[in-house]
Amino acid sequence: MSVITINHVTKSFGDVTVLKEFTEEFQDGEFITFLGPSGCGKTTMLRIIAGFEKPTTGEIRIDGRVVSSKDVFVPPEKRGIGMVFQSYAVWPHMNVFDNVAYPLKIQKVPKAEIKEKVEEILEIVHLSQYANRMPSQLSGGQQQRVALGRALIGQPKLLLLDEPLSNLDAKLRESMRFEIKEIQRKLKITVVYVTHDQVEAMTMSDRVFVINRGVVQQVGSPMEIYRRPKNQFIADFVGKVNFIKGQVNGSAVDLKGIGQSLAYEGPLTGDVVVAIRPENIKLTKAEGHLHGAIKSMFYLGDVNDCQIDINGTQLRVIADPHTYDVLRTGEEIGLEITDFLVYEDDGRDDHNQILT
Ligand SMILES: Nc1ncnc2c1ncn2[C@@H]1O[C@H](COP(=O)(O)OP(=O)(O)OP(=O)(O)O)[C@@H](O)[C@H]1O
Repeated sequence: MSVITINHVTKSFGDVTVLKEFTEEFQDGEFITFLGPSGCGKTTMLRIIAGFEKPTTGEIRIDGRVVSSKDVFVPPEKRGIGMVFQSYAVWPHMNVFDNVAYPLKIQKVPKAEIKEKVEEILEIVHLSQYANRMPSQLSGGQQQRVALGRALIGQPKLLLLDEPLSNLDAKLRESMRFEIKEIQRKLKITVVYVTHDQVEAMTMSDRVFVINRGVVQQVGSPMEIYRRPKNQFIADFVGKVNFIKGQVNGSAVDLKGIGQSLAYEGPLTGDVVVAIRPENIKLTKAEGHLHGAIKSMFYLGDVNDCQIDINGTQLRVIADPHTYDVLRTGEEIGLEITDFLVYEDDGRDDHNQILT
């Protein structure tokens, strides 16, 4: 079992605080993802859990044992963790078998036992037939599986993964996502995964921690994060979204510049921002709906990705791919908004630009 307890962890480099008051407990066997833009502090948090970095203040426990605090510091190799980084970090002069066996060799585990364990792990990471290959004879995905095998060989209770798929091409990334998830289920280990890729976070995680500027913005299941993002930053960072300025009038919110009101029962009043996911706008030829002109359409195979112009306001709409066959650019089309969220207007128009 492996329960990770993080108590009030703050990390500063000089005057710059890159993590603020991180407090959380990860349960045994959970798949946790830290998701956020470059520089938000997610790698720093992972390195603190691993023991490559000391927190400025706060405490880390693994299975109840303090591994990092004001007075205690347990080095990474004594924390029972496996770790995989973005760069494959496999030894180029060792074949696959020796790369995976390396941690056991330095622990002086008997040869027969090493052989048995390595064979077992190679089976799990689907590399059994590559045991004698050198890393230069492997694809990027295979090399990353060697790194994964080496991280798993010591039977860690906790696996830490820092953007392990970002050097792989799109197709390989997709299949590796399933493989990592499968391995985690099979071995029942706790995983903490760092990524800036929302699809990775959505497909693998039990809980996603959305981090921005060193602060956890929201914690939830992928579905909660996607459907009920707590603020505009999250709505924008996780998935695609149209933001439209609005004003609450009684039990409706008026979309400014668009001439449409939506029924609204929420707590906000006055100026607001309405967030609408592109898949929550339906294109319709029926009468009585909001109208706009099709500015552009992109046929992407599984969807028709459209821009609709309504009196100078552009809305992105993700429509059924078959609509591409029957609609024409420039044509007038009806729009039906099926779901939306309302946020306080914080006066910012650059939510997808927030970096550090
Ligand atoms: N050793 C260090 N000394 C000074 N500043 C650092 C150090 N390590 C990280 N930082 C700073 O801390 C902030 C958070 O870095 P961190 O690597 O945790 O971000 P990240 O979210 O993982 O980003 P990325 O995805 O780009 O790796 C950044 O502004 C970074 O420049």
